[in-house]
Amino acid sequence: MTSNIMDRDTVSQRNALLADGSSVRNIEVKREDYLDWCDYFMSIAFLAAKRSKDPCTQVGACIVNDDKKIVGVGYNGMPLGCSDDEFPWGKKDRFGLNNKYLYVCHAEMNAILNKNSSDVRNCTIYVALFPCNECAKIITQSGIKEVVYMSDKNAHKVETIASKRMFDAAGIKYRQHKPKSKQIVIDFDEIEWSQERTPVKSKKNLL
Ligand SMILES: Nc1ccn([C@H]2C[C@H](O)[C@@H](COP(=O)(O)O)O2)c(=O)n1
Repeated sequence: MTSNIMDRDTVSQRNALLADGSSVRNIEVKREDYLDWCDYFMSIAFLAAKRSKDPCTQVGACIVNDDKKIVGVGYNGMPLGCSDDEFPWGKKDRFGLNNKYLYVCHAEMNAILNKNSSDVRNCTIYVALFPCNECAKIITQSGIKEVVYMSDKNAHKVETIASKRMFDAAGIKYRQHKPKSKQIVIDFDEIEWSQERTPVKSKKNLL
């Protein structure tokens, strides 16, 4: 019996693995290897981080509204007009003026200030590192309702504990993002690939 409705066998034959390790995609059915929304927004945050000149830690943030529209992106960097060739990137001068911490604008702050909407009320911010207390204040004041973070490596620091205290008091939810895969590879050659065939080298790729 023929039918237009996809049966289970068809669905299970979306991808066929070939002997050489490459795979063939069934281009008659919906793709399954696409980014879900959370991975997508977190990836945007990580991509933005790549713009940071910080020699130690590149952080990115992406703000998303209820319609899943991106309304702000930012990364850690020197303030406007403060040349990142002239201002210090080191942190050894703990009590002096030559310390990046005195100058660097954090990713979250930049994402909020870069907003392309009138405000970021009820938005979600995706950020690579849990926000410090200074950014937590700005996030709270801006009306953001949720923080999705990747790493909480500074959880033991007073700044992070203070952030969580403020978020808890203000009813701002926070949760750690668990990506579907450990890596996302952007391959600029991919657009040249044939429609069905995924080359062997892409076995490493997670998308
Ligand atoms: N949530 C965060 C945490 C940190 N940053 C920035 C601030 C610095 O540029 C850098 C941290 O430097 P490190 O102490 O690792 O040398 O990351 C941020 O933008 N957002």
